[in-house]
Amino acid sequence: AEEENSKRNWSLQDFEIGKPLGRGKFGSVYVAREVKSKFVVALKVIFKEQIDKYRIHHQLRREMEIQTSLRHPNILRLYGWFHDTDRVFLILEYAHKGEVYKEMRKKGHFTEKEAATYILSLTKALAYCHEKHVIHRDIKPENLLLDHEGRLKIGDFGWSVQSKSKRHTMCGTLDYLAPEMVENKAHDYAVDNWTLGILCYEFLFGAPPFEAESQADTFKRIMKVDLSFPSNPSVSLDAKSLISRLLVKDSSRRLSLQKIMEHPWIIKNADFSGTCL
Ligand SMILES: COCCOc1ccc2cc1OCC(=O)N(C)CCCNCc1c[nH]c3ncnc(c13)N2
Repeated sequence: AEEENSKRNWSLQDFEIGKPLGRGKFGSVYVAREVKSKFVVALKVIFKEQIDKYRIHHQLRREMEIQTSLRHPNILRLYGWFHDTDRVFLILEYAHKGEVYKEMRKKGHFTEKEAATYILSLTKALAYCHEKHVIHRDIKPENLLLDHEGRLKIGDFGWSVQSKSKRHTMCGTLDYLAPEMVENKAHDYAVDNWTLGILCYEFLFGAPPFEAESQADTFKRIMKVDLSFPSNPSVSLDAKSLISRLLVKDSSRRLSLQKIMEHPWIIKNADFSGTCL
C-alpha cells in the first residue's frame, strides 16, 4: 500500500484541511485528512513566490529528497508532495503533541527522565543520519515535535546536507551553533554533538547555556565555552558531566553519539521506549 501511495500524484482535492498548526518562515502547516483512507497528516504549504524570493529551490529540493529517504522513528516522515499554480504542498507525518519547546515553556524545564529520553531519541536519530552522511546542523527546540505517544520527532531539515567532506555555509540561530560554525570554519558531523549538549542543558534548565542580551555576547560566550550551571533547578552531576563532555571547543574531543547512548545519566534516566509517559 505504502509504495503506491508514495508514487501517487496527490492533489489538494485528496485532502480535507483542518486547523492550522503554526506558521514557519516559508509556509504554514495544517492538520489534514486524506479523504479515501481517513489517514491524518500534516500539510505544509509553501508559496512558490516565497521560494523564488528567497531562492531556496535547490535547498528545498535537497531537504525534501533527504527527508523522503530517511526512515527512523524519531524523524518526521515526509510521505510525498504535490503543487498547484502558486503553492508547493508537503505531505508529512502528523505530530499530535506539537512542538517540544512549547511543552518546555509550559513546564519551565523538563525532568531528568524526560530530558534524558529526548536526548537519547535525538542521539539515535542523529546516529542514523550520520551513517547516511546527513548532518542536520539546525536542531533547535522549535524543530522538535512530539507524536501522540510523546515520542520525539525531528521535524524539519532546515539546513541538512548530504556530506562526506567538511561544510562551510553559515546557518541557524547562534544559540545552538558550535564554535567552528560561529567562526564560519570548516565543520563536520560533530556540530550535531555540540547541539545535543546545548539542548540537554536547555531541557534541564529551561534556557540555552550561552544565552545573552546580544548576538555579539552570545558569540563571545560560545567561543569561550563560557559554561556555568545554575544551582536551581538542582541537576544531577551525571547530567552536568554529559553536558560538559559535549560542549567542548575541539570538535574531535566531543563525546561520540555511541558514547552518549552508553553514558550513565542516559542509562539511569532515559525511557528506552522513547515515550517516557
Ligand atoms: C521545508 O519544510 C520542511 C518541513 O518543515 C516542517 C515540517 C513539519 C512542521 C514544521 C516544519 O517546518 C517548520 C514550520 O513550518 N514551523 C515552525 C511552523 C509550524 C510548526 N509545526 C507545528 C506542528 C505541530 N504538529 C506537527 N506535526 C507535523 N509537522 C509539524 C507540526 N510541523
